[in-house]
Amino acid sequence: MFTLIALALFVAFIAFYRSGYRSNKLPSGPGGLPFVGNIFDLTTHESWRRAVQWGKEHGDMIYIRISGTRFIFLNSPNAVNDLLHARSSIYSDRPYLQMACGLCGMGDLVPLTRYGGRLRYERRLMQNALGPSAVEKWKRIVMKESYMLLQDLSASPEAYLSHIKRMAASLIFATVYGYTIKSGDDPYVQSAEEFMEVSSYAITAGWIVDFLPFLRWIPYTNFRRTAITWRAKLHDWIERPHMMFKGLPDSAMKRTSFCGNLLMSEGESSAFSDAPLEEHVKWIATSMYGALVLNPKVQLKAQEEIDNAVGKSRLPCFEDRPRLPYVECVLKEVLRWGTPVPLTPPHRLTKRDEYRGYTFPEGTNFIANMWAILHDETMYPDPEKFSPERFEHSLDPLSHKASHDPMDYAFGFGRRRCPGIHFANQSIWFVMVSILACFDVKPAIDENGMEIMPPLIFAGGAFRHPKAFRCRITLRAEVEQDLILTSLTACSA
Ligand code: HEM
Repeated sequence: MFTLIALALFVAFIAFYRSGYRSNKLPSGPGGLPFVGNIFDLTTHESWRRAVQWGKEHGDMIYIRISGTRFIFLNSPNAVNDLLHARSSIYSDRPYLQMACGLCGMGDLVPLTRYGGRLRYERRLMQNALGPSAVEKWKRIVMKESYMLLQDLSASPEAYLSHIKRMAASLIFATVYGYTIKSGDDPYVQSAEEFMEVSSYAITAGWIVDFLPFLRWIPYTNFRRTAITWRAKLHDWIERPHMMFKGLPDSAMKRTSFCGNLLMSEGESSAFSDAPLEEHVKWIATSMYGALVLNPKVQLKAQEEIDNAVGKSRLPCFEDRPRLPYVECVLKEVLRWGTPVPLTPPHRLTKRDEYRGYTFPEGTNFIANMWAILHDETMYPDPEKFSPERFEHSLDPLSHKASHDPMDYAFGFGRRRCPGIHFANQSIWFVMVSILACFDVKPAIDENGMEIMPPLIFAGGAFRHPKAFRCRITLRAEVEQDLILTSLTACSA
C-alpha cells in the first residue's frame, strides 16, 4: 500500500511539474503545499472571500493547483466575459469528478455533464421548456403557490422558513412533474431535499479522490463507504419521482409540466442517439431541484410604490411589473447582495488558449467568482450595504452610467449559463412583490421592548442562504385578511 501511494505521489508530482506552473505562463497565485498544493484553500469555508483577498495581491485571475489539477479564479467581469462568454466554445466543459461521477454515479446530472452532444441536446430541451415564453404557462402555478405562502405566513409567521421551503419545493414539483405537494413532510419533498444536499456535497466538498483518482481503487476508505451509501439511494432519488410522474392521471397540470411538455407532446424525440428521450428527461428533472432563493426585504418605499400602482383592493399581478420600477431594483439588489450562487462550478478548457500574455493548457479549470464581481466596490460602492437605490439610475433611459445589472452575473456564463434564469426571475419577483404588498417584516422584540437586530449569518456550500433569524412578520394594517383567501380561491378555480 505504501509503495503504491509513494508511486502515485511521484506520478502526481511529475504531472504537476509538467502542468506549466513552472513555465511562468499561468497567472500568479498563493503558493501551496508540496504535492497537495492548495487543497485546503479550495475547501475552506466561503472560499470566494479568500479568492478576493488573493486578488488584492495577484490581480483578477488567480492560479491555484491541487496535485496536478489547475484552477484559475476569475474575479472580474472582464476576465469572465472575455473567456467564459466570448470563447465559450472551448470554456464550457466540466471536470470529471471521481466522487460524484465515478463512485456515486451522478455524472448525468446536467451541471456535471461533459461538454458535447449530450449536453447540447439537453440544453436545447431545457431552452424549449424554460425559455422566456415557455415559463409563461407556469404563471398561474406561481400565483397559487405564492398566495398559499401568504396564507401560511399570516397563520404562523414564526415558522416562515419552513413555509418558504415548502413553497419552493411545491413550486418545483408542480412545474417539473405536475404533482401537487400535500404537506411539508411529503416523502417526495424529503427525498428531493436529501438529494440536493447529498449531490451538492458530493460535487463541492473537494474530495481527495477527485484530485488523486488512483485512491478510488483503495478499499475501506471513508469516501468509498459514503459513495456506496449514496449510490444505493440513487434509484429513490432519480427513478421514483419519474415513476410517480408516469403514474399521475392525465391532467392539464401534468401536460404543462416540464416532463409532460417533453414526454407527452408530439414531435420531440431523442435526437441524441445514446439514450431515449425519457432517460434525458429523468436526469434533467432531477437537476431542476435547484433552490429558489427567496430573500424578501420589506421596504416602506417598495410598499408605497405597490400601494400607488396597484391600490389596496387587490394583490399585485404579473401585469403590474412595468409599473413597479423600485421593486425591480429591490430584486436586483437581493441577487447582488445575497449572491445565491457565489462560485460557478468549474468551466474546463478543452483546447490550449492564450490570453493577456498567459498560456492556459487544455484541462485548466476556470471558476467565476460571482461574489467578487457582485461585491466589487468600483461597480457597487459600499457593497455590503443593501441599497436598491444604486440601480435607480438604470431605470432612466437618458442615464449614461453603466447599469452593472446583477442578472448578467448571478446566473453564470456562456454555454453553461443557468437555464432556469427566466423561471427564477418570474417566480422570485412574484413571491417578493406579494410579500411586500401584504406584510411588514421587522426585527423581533426583547423583553424590554427593544428591537433585536438579527446577526446576519449565511450558510450553505454551493448555494448561499441566510440562516434562520428571529423576526416579526405581521399583516399590514391596510390589508384585509380576506384578500389573500379570495385571491387564492380565484386562482385555484
Ligand atoms: C436564484 C435562482 C438561481 C440562481 C442564482 C442560479 C444560478 C446558477 C449558476 C451560477 C449556475 C452555473 C452556471 C455556470 O456554470 O456558468 C447554474 C446552473 C444551472 N442551473 Fe441555476 N440558478 C437558479 C435557479 C435555477 C432554477 C429555478 C433552475 C431550474 C428550473 C436551475 C437549473 C440549473 C441547471 C440545470 C444548471 C446547470 C447548467 C449546466 O451546467 O449546463 N437553476 N445556476
